[in-house]
Amino acid sequence: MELQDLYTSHGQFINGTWRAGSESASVMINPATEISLGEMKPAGAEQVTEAIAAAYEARTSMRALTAWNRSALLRRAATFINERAEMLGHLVALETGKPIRQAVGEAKASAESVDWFADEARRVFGMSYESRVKSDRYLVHMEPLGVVAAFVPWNFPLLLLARKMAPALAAGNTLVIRPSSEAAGSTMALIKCFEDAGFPKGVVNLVIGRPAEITPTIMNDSRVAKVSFTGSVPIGRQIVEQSAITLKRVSMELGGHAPVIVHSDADIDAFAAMAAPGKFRNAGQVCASPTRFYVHESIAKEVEEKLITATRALRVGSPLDDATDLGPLATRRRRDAIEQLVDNAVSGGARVLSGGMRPRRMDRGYFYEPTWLTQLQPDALVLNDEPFGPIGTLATFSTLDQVIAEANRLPFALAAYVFTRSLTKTHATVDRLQAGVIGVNTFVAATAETPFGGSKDSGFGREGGPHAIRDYLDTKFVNVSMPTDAG
Ligand SMILES: NC(=O)C1=CN([C@@H]2O[C@H](COP(=O)(O)OP(=O)(O)OC[C@H]3O[C@@H](n4cnc5c(N)ncnc54)[C@H](O)[C@@H]3O)[C@@H](O)[C@H]2O)C=CC1
Ligand SMILES: O=Cc1ccc(S(=O)(=O)O)cc1
Repeated sequence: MELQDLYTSHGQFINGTWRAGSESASVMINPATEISLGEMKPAGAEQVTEAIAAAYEARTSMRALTAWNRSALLRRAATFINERAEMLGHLVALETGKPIRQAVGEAKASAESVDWFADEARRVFGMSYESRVKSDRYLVHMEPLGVVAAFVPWNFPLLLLARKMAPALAAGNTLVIRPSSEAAGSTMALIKCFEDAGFPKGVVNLVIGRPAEITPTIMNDSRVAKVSFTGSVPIGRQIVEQSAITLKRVSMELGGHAPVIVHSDADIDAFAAMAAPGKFRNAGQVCASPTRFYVHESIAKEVEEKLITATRALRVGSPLDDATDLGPLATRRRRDAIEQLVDNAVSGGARVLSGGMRPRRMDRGYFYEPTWLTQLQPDALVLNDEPFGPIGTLATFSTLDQVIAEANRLPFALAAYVFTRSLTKTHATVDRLQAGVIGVNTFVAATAETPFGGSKDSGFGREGGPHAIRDYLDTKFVNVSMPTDAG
């Protein structure tokens, strides 16, 4: 089906049926061309309530499945995602501007995550305790929570959705999903993989539309037991506040502003080769993106030169071109926000080492050059607000105490990175860094099998790995007390 037709006739997947939303249509924009990809009708509050009701009813079908059944269904979904990775990646590239190689990689990583949780579904363990009374047995059962609402952003519309769906379904929950409208087509194509895998109707529901129609309806409904949100800190705060009304469980995967500490003994060539693509992956629109680079003063000049050379080698271009490293920003508001951050820094005296402008040869699309800034004032916005775009900042440090204080200064604590050849320096640094995820000599921050998430304003809860499924389970203690003469 053409993307345009998918938008017009689909958009909502409620109780096993695809249909259009009930609200007036919005235009979907291709961020690389600023041309319409089609029009889509968003969901209204009534459709959201229908989706919640379907998910609530479907708890019964889900309960009828064994852990092995759930595992098999997830495995089939993972297989479909893998088989359709090129198509899924193509949709992500069109809708969000992510370069196609990265977008197909995202689809494959999503398949991996679902596949990993297919195994995990069979490893939901309870416990049995030695009881304090001879005739009693203390049993602890782990049970699904029920209906889970998943709010997913546009920057990794497949992977971040897969990381919520897979553990939620592995644990036996049902879902109401609200993705970002910007990535509606990609999200629908991913949901289709779960439909085709054969999950019972009503287990997976998708509502695409405006937050004002969807979020309050979900948050006020006591049938929704849990909400898992990925997005900005301000919206995360709102959702946590709203969760109090019906006392929902909450997982929050919010923003970051990751420090990168480059010690004096780091392998400078290896660092520069990793840092340019690492910083500008998905044009910097990654919550774990390395953003604040602190380089030991003894190697600062060499690092700066090599970093700028590696950055100049990156290709800015069409997301559909295999050779592209940086596509456009996903939305006009993101590009405008990046321009404001750079203007603010420069007006405070910052020096632009590379980029700092829209590419001259592109007259359409939300493109922005990969940008390095240095000599920033401490109050520059880019050093304090999550940049979420193609900007890296460079500063020097002389002592570990100084750089740790700077790294931990912000309210975020999601990712951090350290570059050194010394195990002593590694331990001395990682022990003091406030971050949920730390990469040492690497920018790989997340895999299917490891826990990902933050603390402080970056949120709570973990996605990936065995920790993730616990966030979707409830604990039930059963004391089985049998009369001593029971047969
Ligand atoms: N942690 C992450 O992976 C992400 C973080 N962000 C942060 O958000 C900032 C701005 O992104 P924007 O999309 O322009 O802004 P935003 O704050 O309006 O939206 C962020 C995400 O939350 C969703 N959202 C907004 N209001 C919502 C609500 N009431 N209920 C449920 N979902 C809601 C949006 O659809 C989007 O996916 C970025 O600079 C970045 O700091 C954005 C996307 C992903
Ligand atoms: O935005 C959050 C985010 C996106 C991608 C990844 S990774 O590709 O698994 O590194 C991690 C976090």
